[in-house]
Amino acid sequence: MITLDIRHNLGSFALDLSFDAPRGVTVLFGRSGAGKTTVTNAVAGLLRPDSGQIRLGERVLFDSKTGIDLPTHKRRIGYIFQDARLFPHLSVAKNLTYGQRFARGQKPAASFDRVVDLLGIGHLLDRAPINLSGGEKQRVAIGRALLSSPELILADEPLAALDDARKAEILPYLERLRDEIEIPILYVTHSVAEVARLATTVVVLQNGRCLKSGPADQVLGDPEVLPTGVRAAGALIQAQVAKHHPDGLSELSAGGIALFLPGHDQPLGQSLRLRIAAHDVILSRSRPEGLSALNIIPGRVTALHSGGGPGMMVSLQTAAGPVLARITRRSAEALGLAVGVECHAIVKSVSVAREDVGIGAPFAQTPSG
Ligand SMILES: Nc1ncnc2c1ncn2[C@@H]1O[C@H](COP(=O)(O)OP(=O)(O)OP(=O)(O)O)[C@@H](O)[C@H]1O
Repeated sequence: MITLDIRHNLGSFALDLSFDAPRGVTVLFGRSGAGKTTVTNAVAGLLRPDSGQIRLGERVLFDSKTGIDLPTHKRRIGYIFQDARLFPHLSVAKNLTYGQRFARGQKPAASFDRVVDLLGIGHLLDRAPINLSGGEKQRVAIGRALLSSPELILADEPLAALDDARKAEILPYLERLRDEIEIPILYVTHSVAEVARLATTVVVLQNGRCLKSGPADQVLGDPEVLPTGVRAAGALIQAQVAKHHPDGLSELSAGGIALFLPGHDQPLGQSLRLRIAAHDVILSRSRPEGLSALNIIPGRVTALHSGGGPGMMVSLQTAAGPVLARITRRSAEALGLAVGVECHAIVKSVSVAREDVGIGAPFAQTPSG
């Protein structure tokens, strides 16, 4: 677990932030200029905060009161950057073992074979980096970081330089890393899709401060804090694969509610997290009949958020979890929506895109920060 509580003044910008990053992926999420890089630089030891403390488990990396400020190479952090930064003259195997040089006798969280298996790079070991695709390079870079026996992985927009197909290739490996390796990951991104797939905990930064932090489903379900704005708003739902139907649909169970999606290859019982975009949700006061949409989720309105425009966001609590719907103010008035009103959220099966469905351990249960 990383515990951070720092203040730092950069002239017109001031950072004043505290959060805990427990096991899993903690995403630092915020607009450009919110302070993400400043935070990661402080964690990495590249920036000395004016005051505060940064701890990794029981180890103090920085403490302004006692004057502790461990140099970067003693912090035991594995880095994953946008570009893989592999050594071009070394094979994949040698790039991987290069990370072990920094382990300094520490027992690695995962063996060489385990890391190779986890990242699916066994067939690449003898290749030179120049003969790898962008996605393969990034998998090797992740392996190298893991094999340096880090106590924390710092991933700074690791997918930002990849096209959508390569991102889709890497995301399942990052999910495995999150669920199978006991190293906390501090992950910086602008992408709501990556947050939805990977985050256990989300820390939303705005102007150097924490606007909200907590379990991914709670933070993504709060339209007031999303730095990406209402267009990208959506709720995270946790479900288990219940059945694969012969017509190509997969049936999921989310808190006892049946949801149908285009077929998934995940085994029965597998935990999935799916993002339902707010603009894909239709609301109805009564349970609709004779409708083509297969997913009808009963719930109760918990909040109505309107900005200056014709649209508004409706938050619902349902047995499947929080659901967000983006509808017009006119529709909300016509439906008589108010806090406490019961209504049904309707979601077309095909509107939940493949990349919006990830595998996932249960979200962190206790809010942090
Ligand atoms: N050395 C510096 N001196 C003065 N201001 C700085 C310095 N470094 C960063 N800043 C300012 O601090 C703010 C936060 O910058 P930071 O790079 O941490 O943001 P970010 O969230 O990482 O942005 P991006 O997503 O674009 O990388 C910005 O307004 C930036 O201009």
